[in-house]
Amino acid sequence: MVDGRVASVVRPGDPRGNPLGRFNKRPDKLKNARGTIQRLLAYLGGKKKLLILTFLLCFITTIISIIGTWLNGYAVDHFIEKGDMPGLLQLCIMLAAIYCVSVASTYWQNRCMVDIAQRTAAKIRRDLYRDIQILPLQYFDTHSSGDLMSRLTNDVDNINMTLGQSITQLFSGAVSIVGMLAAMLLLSPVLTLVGLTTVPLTFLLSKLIMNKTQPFFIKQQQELGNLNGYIEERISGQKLIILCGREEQAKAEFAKINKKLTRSAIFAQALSGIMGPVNNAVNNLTYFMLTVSGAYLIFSGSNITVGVIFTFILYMRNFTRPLNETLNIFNTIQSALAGAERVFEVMDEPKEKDAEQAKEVCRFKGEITLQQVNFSYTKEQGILKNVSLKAHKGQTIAIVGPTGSGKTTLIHLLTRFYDIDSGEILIDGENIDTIKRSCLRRAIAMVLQDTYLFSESVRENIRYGRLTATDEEVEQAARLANAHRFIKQLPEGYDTVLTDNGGNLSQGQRQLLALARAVLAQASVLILDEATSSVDTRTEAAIQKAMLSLMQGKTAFVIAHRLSTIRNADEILAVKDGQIIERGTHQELMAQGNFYAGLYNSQFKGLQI
Ligand SMILES: Nc1ncnc2c1ncn2[C@@H]1O[C@H](COP(=O)(O)OP(=O)(O)OP(=O)(O)O)[C@@H](O)[C@H]1O
Repeated sequence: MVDGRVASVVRPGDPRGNPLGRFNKRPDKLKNARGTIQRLLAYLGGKKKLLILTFLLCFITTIISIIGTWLNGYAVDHFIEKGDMPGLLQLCIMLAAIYCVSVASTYWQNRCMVDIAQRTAAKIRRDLYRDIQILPLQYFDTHSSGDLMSRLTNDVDNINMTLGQSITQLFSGAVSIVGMLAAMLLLSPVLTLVGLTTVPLTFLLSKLIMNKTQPFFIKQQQELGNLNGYIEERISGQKLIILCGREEQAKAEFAKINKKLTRSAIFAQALSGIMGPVNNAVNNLTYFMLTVSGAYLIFSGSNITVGVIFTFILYMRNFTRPLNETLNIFNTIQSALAGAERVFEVMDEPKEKDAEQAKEVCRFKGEITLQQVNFSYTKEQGILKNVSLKAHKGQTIAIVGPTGSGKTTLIHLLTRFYDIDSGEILIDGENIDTIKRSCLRRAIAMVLQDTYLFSESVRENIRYGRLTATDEEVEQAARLANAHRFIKQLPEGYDTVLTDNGGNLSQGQRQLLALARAVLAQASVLILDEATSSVDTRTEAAIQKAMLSLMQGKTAFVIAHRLSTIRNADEILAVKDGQIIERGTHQELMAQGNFYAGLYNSQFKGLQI
C-alpha cells in the first residue's frame, strides 16, 4: 500500500467529538500495580550486571557513611574531651580520605543508574513504537493521536526519571536502613528501641498521604495525555479554526483542559509536599526522645558516653532520612507506575496478526473478487451489505454513490485495514485472510485524496512507494505521473524539502506526487480515491493523463466524484446505503436511466453528488 493516510471520522457519541467530555470515564486507580512492576522489572532484567555494580557501590557508600559517623562520636570521646589535637588532626585526614572515596562511589552509582534508566526507557519506547505500527486501524479511529504521543514521550520519560533517581535512592535507602539499624543496636539496644518507637507513626502518616495522592498522580498523567491530544488535533486543524473564526472557542476549550491539568498537578504535588514537613516533625520528636533518654541513662550511671549519644543521634538521622526518602519515593514511583500502565495498555491492545499459515507470495496478477461481503465498524450499524464483485486483471472498476454510501469502506477492505464480518475477498482466487498483510498491501497501491507527505525531500517522498528504487527510477516515475515539470521548477528540484505535510505545494501537485509514488510501487492493483477532485482543469487533465498511464495493465478501482473521469471504466458500480444497486458500463447504465443516469445527469446540470 502506498499512500495510506486515512482521515478518521468522528461520530456522535465518540469522545473525540467533545474534547472536554472525554475525561469523565477515566479510572483514577492503578489497575494492576503488581503486574506493572513485574513488567518494569522484566525490562530491567537485561541490566543485571550494572544493577549489581550499582548495588555494590551503594553498599560501599553506606558502609563509609556508617564508619564516618562512628568516627565522629569516637573523636568526641577520645580526642575532643581529652584535648588531643594531633590525634584529632589525624582522624580528620582519615575522614577526608574516606569521604573522597564516598564521593567517587556515589558518582559512579548515579552514572550506572542513569545508564540503566536511559537504556530501559529507550527499550520501552522502541517496543511501544513497534507495537503502535501493528495496531489495527480501528485503534486510531477511537484514540487521539496526541494521547498516544503523550504515552510515547511523557509517560516513558516519567519512567526514565523515576528509574534514574529512585532506584539508587531505594538501594542506598535499604542498605542505610539495615546498616544504621545494626550499628545502633551495637551501640545501645535501649536507645535503638526508643528511636524506633516513632517509625510506625512515620509509616502510618506516609500511607495516609500516599493513598490521598495516588488518584491525583494518575489523573495528572491522564490530563497531560488529554492536553497533548487536544493540542495535536487543534494545531493540525488551525486553518479551519481561523477560517471558521473559532479562535475564542479554541482558547476557552484549551484553558479548560489546561486548568484541569494544572488542578490535578497542584493537588498531587501539594498533597505529596505535606510528606516532608510531617516527617520532619516526627524526626524532631525522635531526636528529642533520644536526647532525654540518653541524658537519663548517663545520669542513672550507665556506661553510655556523650560521644555515644552524639553518634547515636547522627545514626538516627541517617536512619530516618533514607526511611523518609524511601517513603517519599513511593510518590514518584506511583506517578511512574501510572505512566507505565498507560504504556503497557497500548502494548496489550490486540494487534494485527496474520494467520499462522499465511502465505508470503507477494506477486499477484491482480484479479479481485468479493463474494457476499458484509461489514460493520460497530455492532450497531451494518455498513456494507451483501457486496459481490469481480475485477479481472487489467480492468478498471469505478465506484460511484452518494457521500457516506460506503465507497471508501469498500476499498479499505481490500487492503485489510478492517476485517469483514462475513463473505470472502479473494485475490487471484486466494482468500486475502490467508495472505500476509504486508504482501497484500505491497500488491495494492493507493492514491487517496488527502495525500500525506513527510518532511523530507520530494525525492524521498516519492521513493516511499518503493524504498529500493534508484534516483533514476524515482525521476522516471515522476515523469510518468506528470510531476517532473513542476518538481524541476521547485527551488531545489527533487531535493526540495517539503514542510508541514507538503504545505508548500498545491493540492494538485500533492496528488501528482502521490501518483508518482504509486507508479514506483509497481503494484498490480491500483486504488484511486477521489484523486481528481478539488483541482483546476489543467491540473485535472495532468492527473487524468497520469492516472491513465498508471492504470495500464493494472486492475484499478476508481472512486471519483467527477463522473466524466470514469466514463471509460470496464464496469461502474453504483453504491447506495452499503449495497451495489446498479452495475454495468456507462452506456448500459445510462440506457437503463435509473440511479447512475440520475447522478450523471444531475452532475451535468452543475450539481455535485
Ligand atoms: N472508521 C470508521 N468507524 C466507524 N464508522 C465509519 C468509519 N469510517 C466510515 N464510517 C461510516 O461508514 C459509512 C460509509 O463511510 P465511507 O467513508 O465508506 O463513505 P463514502 O461513500 O466513501 O463517503 P464519501 O464519498 O463522503 O467519502 C458512513 O456512515 C460513515 O459514517
